[in-house]
Formats: sequence, C-alpha cells, structure tokens
Amino acid sequence: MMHLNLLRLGACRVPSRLMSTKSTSVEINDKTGVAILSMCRPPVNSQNVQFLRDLKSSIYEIENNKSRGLILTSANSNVFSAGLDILEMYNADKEQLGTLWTELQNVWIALYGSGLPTAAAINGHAPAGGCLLATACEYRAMLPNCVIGLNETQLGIIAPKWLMSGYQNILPQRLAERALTQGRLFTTEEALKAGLIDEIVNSKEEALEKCLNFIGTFAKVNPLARSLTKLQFRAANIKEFEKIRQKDVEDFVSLASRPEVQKVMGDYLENLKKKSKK
Ligand SMILES: CC/C=C\C/C=C\C/C=C\C/C=C/C(=O)SCCNC(=O)CCNC(=O)[C@H](O)C(C)(C)COP(=O)(O)OP(=O)(O)OC[C@H]1O[C@@H](n2cnc3c(N)ncnc32)[C@H](O)[C@@H]1OP(=O)(O)O
Repeated sequence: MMHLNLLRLGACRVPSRLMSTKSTSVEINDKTGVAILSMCRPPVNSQNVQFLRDLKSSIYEIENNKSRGLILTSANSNVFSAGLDILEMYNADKEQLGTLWTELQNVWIALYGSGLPTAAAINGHAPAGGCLLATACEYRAMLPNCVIGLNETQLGIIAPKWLMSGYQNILPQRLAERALTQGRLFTTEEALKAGLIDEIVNSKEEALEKCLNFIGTFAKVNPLARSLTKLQFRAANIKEFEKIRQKDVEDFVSLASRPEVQKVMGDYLENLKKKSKK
C-alpha cells in the first residue's frame, strides 16, 4: 500500500529526475528511488543499432545512479517492442549485421546481468527481441490481448542459447523446449497460465504499480546480498554467453546474410507492410 501511495505521489508532487536519449527516457522517482525506463522509438520500438545503444546507456546510467530498481516499459500505446528492426537487417552488409547483433548482446547482458531488481511493465505486444527484454527482467505484468514469445523458428531462424536464457529461467524445460521449437507466440492469458508473465493488468498505470510493488518486496533485504544472490542464479548462463560471445556474432552474421534468410526477411517485411496498410 505504501508503495502505491508513493507511486501516486510520484505522478504529481514527488520530485523526479529525468534523463533521456533519442529513443529512451528515464524517470527516477526521488522518494521510491525506482527508475522507469521508457522505450520510445515509434511506431513499434523496433530495435536498431541506435535504439539498442540508447537502451544500453540508460540501463547503465540507472545502475550507476544507485537506483533502487528498474522498470522497463514502452511509451507506445500498443507495442512493448517488436524485436529487432528487420529494416536494419534486410540488405545490410556484414559489418552492419555484426554491429546490430553486438548491440543486442550488450543490451541483454546489461539487463540480464543487472544487480538491481528489474521488472517489465509490458503494455503491448512483445514478440522476439521484445520478449528477450521482458524475460531478462525478474518480474512481468502485462496488458490483455497482446502477444509475447520467441517466434524465431516461425521465421526460419534460431534463437541462440543465451537468447533462450530468460525462457529457461522462467519456464519448465519441457514447456520452454516446446514453445521455442514451435516459435510460439503466447497470448497474455496463455502467458500467465504458462508462467511466462506474473500478472495480467488492466492499464499501464496498474502495470507500473505492480512492478513497483514487486521491487518494494526487497525493501528490507540487503541490496548487496540480494544482488549477489540473483547473479549466482544467472552466473552459469552469463559465463556460457561470455565464452561464445564473439563466435555468436560471427554465426549470426553468417546466418543473417544468407540469401535464403534475406529472402525470408524481405517477404516478412512485405507482409508486415501489407498488413499495416489494410
Ligand atoms: C526475420 C528475421 C530474420 C533473421 C534474423 C536471424 C537471427 C536472429 C534470431 C533471433 C533474434 C531476434 C530476432 C527478432 O527480433 S526478428 C523481429 C521479429 N519481430 C516480429 O516478428 C514482430 C513483427 N511485428 C509485428 O508482428 C507487429 O508489427 C506488432 C504485433 C509488433 C505490432 O502490430 P501493429 O498492428 O500495432 O503494427 P504494424 O502495423 O504491424 O506495424 C507498424 C509499422 O512498424 C513496422 N514494423 C513492425 N515490426 C517491425 C520490425 N520488427 N522491424 C521493422 N519494422 C517493423 C511495420 O512494417 C509497420 O510499418 P509501416 O507499414 O511502414 O507503417
């Protein structure tokens, strides 16, 4: 209850500090010490190099400012994030592909490896790279009638092991394997049933409140002990990722530059455009 009140106060009176980049904005409430990181790259927060760099620098800024927690959300009305920017992968040269993938890795490790309590207020669709961000967090509240999931196999591509880590942390192995091989996008309701999200909420405000409440559950826990305990759970995945990090970039570049994969991207983009014009 106390946290709800603080949040309400935060909306009007409690001073907050603002930081922003071209495609992110961060508001740190001075009373709660919790940072709300909003992704704002219209129309769908698709993840291009600049967006990923902005996201990474906002995450590290929040971490370095000794915030009490981080809530990730979207400034767009119906999309949390549509995943990697396909426009930036289509007809791109190998260097551009390598840079994009490196920046995706950088964001993932910044969020997944953050010592802060992290929560996602998923106020819209979260396919592929959007799901990656949400599942790197420790808690998820999501609006109804949206989808979330790693749909890579549906696009004829594979999610590397580190990218599956969020799923593996959250879902039972059997369910994670089935969802990943099917490239399944869960509806909000299915995601709750599977345990992929923690709560269904009716508004973005409620999602933020739930996230704040989650972060509030650590109020009486020693932050260093909490953070080290969290990272012990994640250490094996992080270590594995660090070992294959460079090779993973090479593998992605080699896969994404194949003519048949480029064709899938071109067709997929065309379908997206046709759909959005209907
Ligand atoms: C195809 C990838 C191939 C190879 C990569 C190889 C290996 C990588 C392995 C894993 C890593 C992660 C990969 C990814 O993240 S790939 C991206 C996957 N994303 C999706 O499948 C989501 C696609 N988008 C949607 O389903 C819908 O847009 C969404 C449900 C998010 C929102 O629907 P809404 O009706 O609100 O908006 P739209 O009208 O569909 O879109 C508006 C506008 O935005 C453009 N758009 C949408 N998504 C993307 C995107 N990911 N990249 C670039 N542009 C995107 C869409 O075309 C519309 O544009 P316009 O027609 O100009 O208005």
